[in-house]
Amino acid sequence: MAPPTGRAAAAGRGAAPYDRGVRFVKGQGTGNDFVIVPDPDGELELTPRLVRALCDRRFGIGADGVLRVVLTAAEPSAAGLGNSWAADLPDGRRAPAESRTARPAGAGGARWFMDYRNADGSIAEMCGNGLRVFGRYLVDAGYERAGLIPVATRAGVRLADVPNEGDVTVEMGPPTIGPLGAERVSIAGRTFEATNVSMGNPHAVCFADDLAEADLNALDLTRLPQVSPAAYPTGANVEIVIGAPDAVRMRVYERGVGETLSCGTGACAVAVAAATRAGRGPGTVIPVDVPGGRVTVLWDSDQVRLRGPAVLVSEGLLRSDWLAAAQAGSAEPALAGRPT
Ligand SMILES: N[C@@H](CCC[C@H](N)C(=O)O)C(=O)O
Repeated sequence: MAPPTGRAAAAGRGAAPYDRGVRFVKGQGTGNDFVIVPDPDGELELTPRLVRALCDRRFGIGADGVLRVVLTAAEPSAAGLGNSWAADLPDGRRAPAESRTARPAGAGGARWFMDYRNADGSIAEMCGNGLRVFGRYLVDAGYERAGLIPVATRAGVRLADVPNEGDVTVEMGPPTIGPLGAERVSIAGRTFEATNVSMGNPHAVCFADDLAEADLNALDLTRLPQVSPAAYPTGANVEIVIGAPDAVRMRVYERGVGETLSCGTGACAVAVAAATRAGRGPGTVIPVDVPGGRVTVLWDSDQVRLRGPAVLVSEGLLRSDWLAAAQAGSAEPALAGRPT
């Protein structure tokens, strides 16, 4: 897969908008799927409206989220994330001195920023499945060699361990776990006890000990679960879990998306909550079954790591006329009138 160059791939901000179209790649990790938009030089204006149009499964490409691939040096919003910028851009230009900051201990400098967006156009701090797919894209597109790749995210710099082929392992940061079962979540008329876990983004982990697997499968997750606004001022990803730490199974309703086949941060939140509940701590390996397959969570003393598949499915060109319609809000007639 040849790396598309920024200006050849997308006309720049202020130029005739997208007059040559925009390259995209479609990828998935355990069925959590993404439109990957390579934008190394930060030229693409990725509005919430464009994100919604891209993620629309009938009027667009269809995905749970968008991953914009941008150099940290070219992305103003990556400032202050604790990166050390790579000093060089691919064409040899130097990043501005003011954007180079202290190197975080052990993390290394991140050349790339993962600009993750939920399907509804909202911004989230972190996406675990997305980070694996992002790492796979960097290697397969020839932007990075296989091995350890630091990636800047809104939750901080994370190392992705990307082999030439096969599963990808990503750092997910340290978890923050609230008191077990201290929250309440309402799902389709039922109330569940939940544990508040942050993996950089917020999770309400509900252990449903009284549910059999068939009951879990039958649970109606078509409507937004209700969480406490005090505990979750920006909303929450909600996981419903059965099983013990050695065999955990979950479904998830993702903030900004709806039910998905998998959530990497959610699997990590579930794993650390399940281990804590069973009296275990760091040093635990927890396989987590999601509707889209299985991921493995490795909880070390200072870090949670997530291992699982990351697959690039297809690539193509978003047409300039479709992009113009998407930016104008007329690419999704069924959604016309939604706020931009
Ligand atoms: N699917 C992701 C999580 C994406 C962000 C989430 N919806 C949020 O708003 O926090 C994952 O794999 O972690």
